[in-house]
Amino acid sequence: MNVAIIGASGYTGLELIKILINHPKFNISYIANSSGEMNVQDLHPCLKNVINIDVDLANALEVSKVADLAFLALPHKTSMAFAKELLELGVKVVDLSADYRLELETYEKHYCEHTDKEHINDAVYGLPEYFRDEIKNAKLIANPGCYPTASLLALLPFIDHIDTNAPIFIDAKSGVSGAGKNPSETTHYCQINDNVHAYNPFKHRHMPEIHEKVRILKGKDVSINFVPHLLPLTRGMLVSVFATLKDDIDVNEVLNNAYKDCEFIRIREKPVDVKSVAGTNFCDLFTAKNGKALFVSSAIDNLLRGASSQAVVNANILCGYEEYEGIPKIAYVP
Ligand SMILES: NC(=O)C1=CN([C@@H]2O[C@H](COP(=O)(O)OP(=O)(O)OC[C@H]3O[C@@H](n4cnc5c(N)ncnc54)[C@H](OP(=O)(O)O)[C@@H]3O)[C@@H](O)[C@H]2O)C=CC1
Ligand SMILES: CC(=O)N[C@@H](CCC(=O)OP(=O)(O)O)C(=O)O
Repeated sequence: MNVAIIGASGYTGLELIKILINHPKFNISYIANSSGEMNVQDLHPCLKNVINIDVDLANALEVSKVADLAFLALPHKTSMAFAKELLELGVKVVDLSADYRLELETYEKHYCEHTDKEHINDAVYGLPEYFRDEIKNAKLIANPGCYPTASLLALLPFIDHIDTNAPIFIDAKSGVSGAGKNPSETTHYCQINDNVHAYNPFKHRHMPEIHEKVRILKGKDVSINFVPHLLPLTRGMLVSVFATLKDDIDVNEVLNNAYKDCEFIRIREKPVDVKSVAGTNFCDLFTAKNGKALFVSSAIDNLLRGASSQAVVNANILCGYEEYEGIPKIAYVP
């Protein structure tokens, strides 16, 4: 199947190219950014002698002539303009931005006015472990945020066992590539190197995303207290969930039962780390309890399981291919 990548000059766009080059069923027929008129090897010198394809100025009509499915690795707001046009032209869309992840009211409260309201209800939230059946029949996938991916995979199995009158805390830490390729004051080397800090405590836009998906999947309106941090790492994400259990349960049994048939979840016996998942689509999970205090830890690669490899898994499911086809499993260790 011919596929397009729009936003190919960004960090997640590059990861999409790297995965799709080796994919047995998908063929990259179109790649684009906001300027075009160059070769992909000029855009990403690391791809010299690997792939030779022109980069176009993004144009939905041109995409529809050469591809059946498009990956949008674009900023929020820009994405919905392209998605709307592509869907009207009959092209299936896997969107890596937040534009179709949330219910309209929640989206407009935390982002901006939505300019493609007619397609919001067609979007399926692309967390395969929880929405696999819906993804199979979708034409528009809203790929989850990186923090919500790691947080939901850790939290959801325990929701029915958690005392929801007590606060749930999520302490999340991300590598700097999570902020995309454009540098800013917070991502400047001197600010990041040898340093660690929280940002947007209890105010980050991923907090409502986690809250909404827990409500939709588990029917519970729980209070999520989410605090992200930046780490001096290029890629990687570590999430720690702290909550209070209602009963004295076997926490490992809960986790193992929740994910027993899941190819890309690994339940570990020791606390998880980001290096063991770097370069892969795995989410590694670890849990422990102290009386009624619950700790669940998850590790993902923010650029892969948090974005591009999860997007390709979603495309695999949507196209009827095996979930694991072309998906990286070997971590960058050491
Ligand atoms: N980085 C991460 O870990 C994660 C990112 N995401 C989401 O994925 C999306 C992409 O993120 P990321 O790769 O980090 O972002 P980057 O900032 O690294 O890349 C953005 C890309 O969008 C392109 N672009 C911007 N405006 C336009 C336009 N008008 N027309 C065509 N192309 C345009 C840019 O092209 P140009 O070079 O020409 O400006 C660039 O290729 C975002 O929505 C982000 O929130 C989701 C989960 C994790
Ligand atoms: C480290 C860092 O800055 N991370 C980004 C989130 C990563 C991401 O891109 O998520 P979305 O897809 O929802 O935009 C942030 O905190 O906004």
